[in-house]
Amino acid sequence: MNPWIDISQPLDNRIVVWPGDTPFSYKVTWSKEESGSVNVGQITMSTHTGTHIDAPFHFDNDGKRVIELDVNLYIGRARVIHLPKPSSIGIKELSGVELEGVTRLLIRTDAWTDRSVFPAAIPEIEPELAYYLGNKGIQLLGLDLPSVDPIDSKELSAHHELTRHGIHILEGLVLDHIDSGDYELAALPLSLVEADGSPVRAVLRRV
Ligand SMILES: Nc1ccccc1C(=O)C[C@H](N)C(=O)O
Ligand SMILES: [Zn+2]
Ligand SMILES: [Zn+2]
Repeated sequence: MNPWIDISQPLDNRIVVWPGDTPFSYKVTWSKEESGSVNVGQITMSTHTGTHIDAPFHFDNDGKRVIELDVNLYIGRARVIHLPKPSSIGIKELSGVELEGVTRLLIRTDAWTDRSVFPAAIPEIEPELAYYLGNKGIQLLGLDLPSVDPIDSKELSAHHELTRHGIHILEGLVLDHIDSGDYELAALPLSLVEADGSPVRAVLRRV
């Protein structure tokens, strides 16, 4: 059996977050010396930190919360494709890609080269792609980018269009070391009842 490969960003106090969003922090709030038995920590973070999923409530007040999302979306067969540094990702870029039978698609763009700084600009997902991918049966789209829309977008057209076509969003993957091909994916969100997003531990194993 092939080993599982980690494709998640490490969560430490240096991780970069969306400009203006809550910085990540982990600290021991009750040390072994104080408690007499254990170290107990506390995490403060935005739900959109590092490798994470978006729930529709993130961009739609009436949209689903994390706990309402089907866990089956986030575990199972996935295809990884490599589209090196595209200026945008649309139907044209995916026209040569075989998607027969694929429900989870991960796109490696290599466009966020230095993860120690938040990118000023990223390739955008053209909203028309949502119809195309939805039609092919894609239910989960993952990217090695912090968003599926341009950083300065207020409309979040790709987020809305993907959701409208039944495609769920996985952002902030680390795919630098992953070849194109077919894998098993596990990237489960936490069972957050009210949340608009959730960090995930994303892993792949070659099939
Ligand atoms: N954290 C934020 C704070 C302010 C404005 C946007 C964001 C986002 O996270 C948007 C991004 N498209 C996302 O879904 O992860
Ligand atoms: Zn997000
Ligand atoms: Zn997003």
